[in-house]
Amino acid sequence: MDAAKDHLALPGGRAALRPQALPTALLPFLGLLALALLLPLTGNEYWAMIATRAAIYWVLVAGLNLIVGFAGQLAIGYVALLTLGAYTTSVLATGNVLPPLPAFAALGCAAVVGAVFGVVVGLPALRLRTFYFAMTTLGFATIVTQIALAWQDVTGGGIGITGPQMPAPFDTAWGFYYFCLGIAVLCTWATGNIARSRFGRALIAIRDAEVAAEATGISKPALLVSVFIFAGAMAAVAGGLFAGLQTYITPEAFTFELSLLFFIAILIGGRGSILGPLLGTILLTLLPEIAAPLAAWSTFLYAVLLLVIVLAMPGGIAALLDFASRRPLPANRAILPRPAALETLMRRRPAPGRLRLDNIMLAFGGVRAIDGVDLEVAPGEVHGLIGPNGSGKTTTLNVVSGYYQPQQGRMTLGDDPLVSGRPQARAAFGIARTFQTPRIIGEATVLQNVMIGGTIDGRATFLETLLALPRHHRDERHLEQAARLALEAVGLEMLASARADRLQHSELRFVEIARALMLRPAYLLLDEPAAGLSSEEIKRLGSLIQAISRQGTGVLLVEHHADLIFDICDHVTVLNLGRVLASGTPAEIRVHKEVVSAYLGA
Ligand SMILES: Nc1ncnc2c1ncn2[C@@H]1O[C@H](COP(=O)(O)OP(=O)(O)OP(=O)(O)O)[C@@H](O)[C@H]1O
Repeated sequence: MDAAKDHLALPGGRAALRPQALPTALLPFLGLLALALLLPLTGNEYWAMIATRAAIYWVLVAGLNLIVGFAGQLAIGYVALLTLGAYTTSVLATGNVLPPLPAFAALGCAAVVGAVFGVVVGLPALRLRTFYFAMTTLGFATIVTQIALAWQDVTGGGIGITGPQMPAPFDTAWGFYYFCLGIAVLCTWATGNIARSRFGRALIAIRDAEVAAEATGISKPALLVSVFIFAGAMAAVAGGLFAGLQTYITPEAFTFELSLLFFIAILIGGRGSILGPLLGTILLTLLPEIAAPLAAWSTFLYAVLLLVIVLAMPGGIAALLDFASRRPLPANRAILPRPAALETLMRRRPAPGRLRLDNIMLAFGGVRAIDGVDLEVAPGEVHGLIGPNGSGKTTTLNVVSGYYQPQQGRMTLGDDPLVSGRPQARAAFGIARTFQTPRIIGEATVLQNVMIGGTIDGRATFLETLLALPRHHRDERHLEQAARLALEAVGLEMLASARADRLQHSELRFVEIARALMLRPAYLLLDEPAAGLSSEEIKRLGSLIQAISRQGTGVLLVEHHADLIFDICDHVTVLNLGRVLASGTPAEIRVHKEVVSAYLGA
């Protein structure tokens, strides 16, 4: 019953009630699967081996893609986890240490070991900048290979060890191929579920707009650890399968070139895509076979390929296949907010009490950016924060939203103290914000950008999402409906499916407000939202801000457009050189002598 109601609520009325057609995005995957299923008809076991290798590589790349392509973390040395999985499976299956385990049990153990080491390898990403993290993954790859060489009793050292023997019917070339293909299909499905969920969008937000991600309550450590566990387990399973395919493994089988292959498959495939890296993996597995005489040049070929991609098609295969983004957008479009949608979207939150700053001081070196600021915003109030350039307005917003830690003073929301230095904890208090320069994910659609704002409202866990359990579908349905309402409220619903990097600057400002509204904020902090807007757009922005405040949301508005401030604010605080110069109603501030001489002018 609920699902039927949800369908009725979607724009499109009757059409939305028809049975859903197969999403076009699935067609290339089904085409590839059909080809893969038909491959045994060739009867050529050499091709069985190549296709099995491609499937195994994809099992690793599918997980790694979430780390590199989605989260933007440079994990170059992922061959380490392939090595670890290959040796764990082989050692357990041959019984070098314990009584021999069946191949499937050994693979399962490898997955657990891979999950643990996936986190160990990944942990530096939570602290180190990208290139240093890349170096640590490479270092880990070297360590694993050296241990495999040195620990002769267990791994066979340089002589090697036999890979696991698969039971019937997977003990033939084609049987093993189908087994690997099955796991590859499962991985594609599972990573696809993550990609189309709040977790996938949060990963891209961490990559492209980390500060905005924090402001919406996304916890980078928790999210990355979940992904490292999944990708590590998948890479180790790929390692076990790799050992099965090779039948015999030595440390030399796990080269740096292999690590490069995984990494470059994702880059040529395109960031934030699944189809692109899948095609990239197939291409790079086939390349040495097609160009066999060039096998010795493979590192060189990869480097050339990488250069060509970076220079000629930075979006990779995915961008080439993204036909929807090339369709023209309506030329004479206008932003027409419809505040009526706010009523449904904002369903009142419990009244949070006043937002208070008492005697806040923050200095950068010798510069006192704010110096003993007192400020109080009431629920439902539009509070203007104005002052000359460098007077401390943005610093005040950054203190309220948790980015800066004041050296002195106290902040409270109602009776709760607001602890500094944890910006991702502000969303749970219902504090949302926009930025002086819009922090938007250009490669995602407008709708996805807005849905990111509601990430903390989702209830499904990472595992539930991976397996597409019902709570995941419920989350997605609710988030999409809320995001469409938020877009309608700010007047951008017609651009929902457009890529955000195709929008005009003024539209991006409204997208940021829509994203902030997804939190149904108790307090909304707006940093110069009218900058770059036409006078007509500023009027519409003003009405929108007032409509938001009528829902009970307190708005702290930093702005240089004095007309907007005096038109819509209930209260105005003026900063000068980091101190409060004046505070009062717009009428009082307009005629305040010091304010006029320091800021407003004659
Ligand atoms: N991260 C920082 N490091 C050092 N100094 C800073 C930093 N952020 C702000 N400041 C300094 O603090 C003071 C207040 O800056 P802030 O950006 O808060 O002013 P503002 O009122 O928002 O200015 P504008 O209207 O130009 O945005 C300025 O002197 C600025 O140079």
